[in-house]
Order: sequence, then C-alpha cells, then structure tokens
Amino acid sequence: MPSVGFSSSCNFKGDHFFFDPAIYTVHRTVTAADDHTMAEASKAAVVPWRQWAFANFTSLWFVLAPLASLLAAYAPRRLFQTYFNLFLRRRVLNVVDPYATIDISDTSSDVRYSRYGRVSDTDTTYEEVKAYLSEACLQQEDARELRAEGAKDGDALVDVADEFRGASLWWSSVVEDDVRDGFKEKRRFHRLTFHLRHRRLVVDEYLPHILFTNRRRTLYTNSKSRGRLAWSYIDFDHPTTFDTLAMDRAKKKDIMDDLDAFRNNKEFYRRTGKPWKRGYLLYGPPGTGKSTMVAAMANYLDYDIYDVELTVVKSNTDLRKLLIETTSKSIVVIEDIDCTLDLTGDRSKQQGRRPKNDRYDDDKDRSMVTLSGLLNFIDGLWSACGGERIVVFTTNHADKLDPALIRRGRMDMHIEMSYCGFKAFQTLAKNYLDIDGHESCSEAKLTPADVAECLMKAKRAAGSGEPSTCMQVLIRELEKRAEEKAKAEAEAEAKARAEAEAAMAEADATEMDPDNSREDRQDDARTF
Ligand SMILES: Nc1ncnc2c1ncn2[C@@H]1O[C@H](COP(=O)(O)OP(=O)(O)OP(=O)(O)O)[C@@H](O)[C@H]1O
Repeated sequence: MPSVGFSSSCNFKGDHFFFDPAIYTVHRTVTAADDHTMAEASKAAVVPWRQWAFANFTSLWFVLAPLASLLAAYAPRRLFQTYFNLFLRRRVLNVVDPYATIDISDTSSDVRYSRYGRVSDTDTTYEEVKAYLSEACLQQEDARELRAEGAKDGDALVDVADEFRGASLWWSSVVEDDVRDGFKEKRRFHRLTFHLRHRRLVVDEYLPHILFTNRRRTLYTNSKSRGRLAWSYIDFDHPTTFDTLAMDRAKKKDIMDDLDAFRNNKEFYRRTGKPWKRGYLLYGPPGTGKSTMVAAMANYLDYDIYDVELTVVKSNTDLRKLLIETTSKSIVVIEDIDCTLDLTGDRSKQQGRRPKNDRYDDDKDRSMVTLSGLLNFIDGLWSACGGERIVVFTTNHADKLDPALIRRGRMDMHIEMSYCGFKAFQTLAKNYLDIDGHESCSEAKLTPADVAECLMKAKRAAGSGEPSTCMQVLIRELEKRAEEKAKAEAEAEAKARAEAEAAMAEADATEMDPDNSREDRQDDARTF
C-alpha cells in the first residue's frame, strides 16, 4: 500500500492573539499634552476597568468553579479530548493555516509486515511520483531543481509548482532524520501541499492521475533467500502488444474483448457474487507465443505480472502466503504447469521424472504443493482477496492436466496457440521486415518462433534491408526450415514405426513358441 498520510500544519504563534486591555485603554486616552494630565487620564481610565474586572471575576469564579469541578468529575475525558482535537482545534487551525500536506515516503528502506511476518517491500509509489516530478520539471521552465538537505550525491530532487483543474499544488522533496529502535536513518519523502478545499480533488483525482500515468509495471518472481520465500521484482518492460502478436485476428479480438469485459465489470462481479478474477489456459506447442501472449495481456491491461516458480514453493501454506502478497491489477502466471509439479497427487508415478528446472537433490527440498493446494490458490477463499486478478497457466500438453484444474470457472478461457497461419505470418512480416500484406506463407507447420527466426535471418542476410531481397532470402529460409522439419518428422515417424514393429514381432514370437520362451525365462532365473 502506498504510504500516504495527512497532516495539517500550522504556524500558530501565541503573540498574534495577545491582547492587553490596560495598555489599550491607556493609549486611547492619551490626548492631553502634559505628563501630569496623561498620568491622571491613565489613572482615571485604568482604575474603573480594574475594579470592574475584579468585581466580575470574583462573582464569575463562584459560578464557574463548581461547574468546572463538576465537568472534571463527570464529563468523559476522552470525549472532551476528541471533541477538542477533532473539532475545535481543526477549526482553529484551518482558519490560521488552510493548507494540508501529503507525504509520500520512499519505502525502499522500510520493512513491511504481513500477518506472516516480514515481507519484501513492493511499494513503488515514491518512484512513480519522482518520475512524474522529473517530467513536470522538464516541462516547467520555472521549476527549480534543488537538492534536499541530506540527499545523496547526484540525487537531484525537485521543488515543483503544479496545477490541476484550476487547483494550485506544490511539491517539495524532504529528507528527515528518523530514529527507530535507537537507529538513526534518513527518511526521504515527496511532500505535496495544497489548499484544504482541494482535498477531494487531490485524493480522488490528482494522485490517481499521477500514479496511473507514471505507473511502471513490475515483474515479480518468487525466490528463496535465507530460507525465506518472498517476491523479488524488476521493472517490466516487454515491448509486445496485441498489435505485434502474431495470431488469427478474430481470435485476438475475442481475447481483447474478454479482457475488456473483465476489467470494466467490477460491478457485475459484485452483483453476481463472483470474485473479481479470471483464469486463462494457454496451450500449444513450444514457440507458439504463450509467454508472449502473457506479456501482451499485461501491457494491454497495464497490470503487473507475478511469475510463480512452483518448484521453490515447498508447501500449500507457502503458496497461500505468496498469493496473499500479490496486489490487485495483476496477472499471476504459472508457466509449463504440466512439467512443474506432480498434480495428480500420486507422487510414486513421478519417480525418475524430475521437474524441468529442479535444482534440488534432496527430497526434503522438493515442492510438496498438491493439486488441492493449487486449486485453493486459484479459487479458494484467499484467492478472492484484493480482486482484479488474472490467473494464467501455460502448458504444452493440456491433455496431461487434471480436468479439475482447468475446468471452466477456474480456467474460464482456453486459448490454443498454434502454428503460424497466414494472418500470423503477415503480422510477423510486418513486424520484422515492415512488409504489408505479403501473400506467401509456408505450408509447413512452423511455429511463430521459427518464422520469426527466419525473418531475422532474412533481414540480416539482405543487409541493406531491401524488401525484395529480404523476401527471396525469407522464402528460401522458410523452404529450408520446412524441409528440415518434414525430414525430422519423417525420421521420428519411421523410428516410432520401427519400434512398434519390433514390439509386435516380439509379441508374435512369444505367442508362436510359448515353451521356448518359458525355457528362456527359467534359464534367466537359474542364472540369477
Ligand atoms: N504469436 C507470436 N507472435 C509474435 N512473436 C512470437 C509469437 N510466438 C512466438 N513468438 C516469438 O518467439 C519467441 C518465443 O515465444 P514464446 O516464448 O512466447 O513461446 P512459448 O509458446 O511460450 O514457448 P514455450 O512453450 O517453450 O515456453 C518470442 O520471443 C517471440 O519473439
């Protein structure tokens, strides 16, 4: 959560309100020219006033004193204090100083705690505001660049006046000493000052405007450091968009419409009692763009990505902890889910088959996340926390997954990523060679990754980038790839056929001469 706090500051000086009636009276009565007259006049004015005050104070005291002691005895002290703090003081202060400030602190040195203990810090609000201020500074000629006291060398901080819908706002950078548990640290924050009457505008519109337009997407991944599982993160800066994604246009539009419907229908989800989340299963052969699709989704929705590495998650509880720490407006991805874990629940079947990127030798380091743990992760009670979340599984073999894992409702949309068709080829030709509406397309089953590689080669080989030369190289390259692929497939097929024939021949031999084979088995037994 962004650390945004309100404070109303006030330079209240008591002497502004100091009032001495005696002196006031004396000055008003100084009209005579000589000292004697002045002294007489002052005596004449002061004495009756003092007498009046003394007489009234005494009688007032007799009235107020019992009232005060009654109040002190019976009035609830807290109520009194609250009333004073919330009402009287605020009223007075607002008249004296009608400006409010919001501090957005740099939390990089702070530590956040969840109910499970210390967690990684993931608040990037400070950096987003800084990006906004740097931009504003470039645009405003009168914005002063200054270094706040205590800032590190080379760290230019800004003092910027801004305007939003007619409201004037001022930003300044502040560095303060912060003493916690006996340790002194520098606390850095951006301070926004504005008139109190713009409070709603600032909170509801201005700050979201800054944080949204300067929001940098983040790619998180879970890792283990010193035995503790936490999200680590980097800026997510993937250039893929739905425009550059090569796939059938109608299919692409379907996906974009579905994402729009998800994003814009918060109210619908609330009304129908459904948690605001959606699951996508991306399946297809390697190199058909499953990971690329996730990047395109994140860029389209402007969401962060949480890339879950299941092999380092030891238990269902750890998985749940990770889930709780994800924020809304995010895509949680589990890639190659079929090879990451044994999700059948029968671990004995998995002996000898290690996960793709298993780095651990001991069984104690193996992930014990179960199918039910994963199902809970997707749509258990915890999964609804935060809302506006998308879950994506990618796999090369959808048929290997447990049907419970991918049933509609969990994985709402199943998207097949397939070989490069005509439209996909055109998109790639446009992306790589800047050629529009090219007619040729390989008949072979090439993945977009294969085609992309050919296009890169064609561009390199053509050197000058002349489209016609490029195309010749490309067509040659595609044909070569297609031949290689056909050859590899034919070889694989021939091998599989030979193996099947050998197995059938062995079975026939056993059937025709059962005694012989029994003798063989007895011989084997004697040898042992
Ligand atoms: N549909 C596509 N549109 C544009 N580029 C693509 C597409 N598919 C693949 N590519 C290119 O091929 C590369 C590999 O694609 P990607 O990693 O997305 O495939 P994948 O299906 O996730 O593969 P794997 O199953 O092995 O993880 C990408 O970097 C991208 O350049």
